Amino acid sequence: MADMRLAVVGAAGRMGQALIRAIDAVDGAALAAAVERSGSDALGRDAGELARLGPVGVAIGDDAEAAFAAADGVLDFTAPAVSVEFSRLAADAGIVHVIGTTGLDAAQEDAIRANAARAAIVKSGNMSLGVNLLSVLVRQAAKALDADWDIEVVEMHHKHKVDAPSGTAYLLGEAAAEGRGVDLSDNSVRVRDGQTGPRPKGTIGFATLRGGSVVGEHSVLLAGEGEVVELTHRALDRSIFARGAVKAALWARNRDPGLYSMLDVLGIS
Ligand SMILES: NC(=O)C1=CN([C@@H]2O[C@H](COP(=O)(O)OP(=O)(O)OC[C@H]3O[C@@H](n4cnc5c(N)ncnc54)[C@H](OP(=O)(O)O)[C@@H]3O)[C@@H](O)[C@H]2O)C=CC1
Ligand SMILES: O=C(O)C1=N[C@H](C(=O)O)C[C@H](O)C1
Repeated sequence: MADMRLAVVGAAGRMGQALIRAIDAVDGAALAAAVERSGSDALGRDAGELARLGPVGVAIGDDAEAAFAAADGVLDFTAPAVSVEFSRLAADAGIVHVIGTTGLDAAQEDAIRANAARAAIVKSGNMSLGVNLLSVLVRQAAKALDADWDIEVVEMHHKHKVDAPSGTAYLLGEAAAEGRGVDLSDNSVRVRDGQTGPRPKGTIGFATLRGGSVVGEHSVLLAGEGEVVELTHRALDRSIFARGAVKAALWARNRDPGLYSMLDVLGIS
């Protein structure tokens, strides 16, 4: 089979550059186009040079429709409203859309779900193997322990991150809620400040740290009487997310339309 032609949107971003390097390193994938927003300083630059690979002969442009017409799939780590618009364009073009963008609100999630009726979309708050394995372990631990065990999700990211809690923190919170058989939205505490009162039993708490260049660290703490179980993942390099995204695109090629997760891609449950 011919290489899968992939377009990278947000090509000049932290993840965009990691995606360009990952496509170069993976057999069966080829960079077809690289897209940035209109007005970006990166327009016209060679995508490989920007990603510190050396020239690859693909110039960064701002015409997403033309890029999608020349691609079999798009890798998208940009911003919530941008990913919603790209999911419409990718569905119009009938190509695979891999979405790593986090921080979407409920209406934006619904819009993407609607577009998944027309094309295969793989979406996850974290594309790494390690975090997806962690989510399975968290679900198991939450299932095994009763609501006397308090569950807290703690995350730390670099100072440039614009959304909180992280997409991964939600993914892990959802896994804990599923294991416990409750709905996360009715049972989460996302912020604490001032006279909070005692911790409400059965809730899943979130705590956010931001600083420096931390790629991404997540811990789920299950705190019982006299003991704490702690499950942790540390991302040491963005290549783990980029490799996962390329793997997701290759997996989704020729799949029926639908909204898929990284657990589907990795075949772990
Ligand atoms: N699911 C996962 O595994 C992971 C998810 N993420 C998520 O990915 C997203 C991006 O993260 P990161 O790479 O660090 O962020 P960056 O800000 O470094 O990159 C985002 C890029 O998208 C560009 N962009 C903005 N608007 C458009 C547009 N209309 N068309 C094309 N490009 C556009 C930005 O350009 P400009 O700066 O000029 O606005 C920027 O270059 C975040 O939501 C983050 O949480 C990150 C890592 C892993
Ligand atoms: O913004 C980031 O950098 C990351 N975002 C994702 C998230 O919100 O969980 C994944 C990863 O932790 C890095």
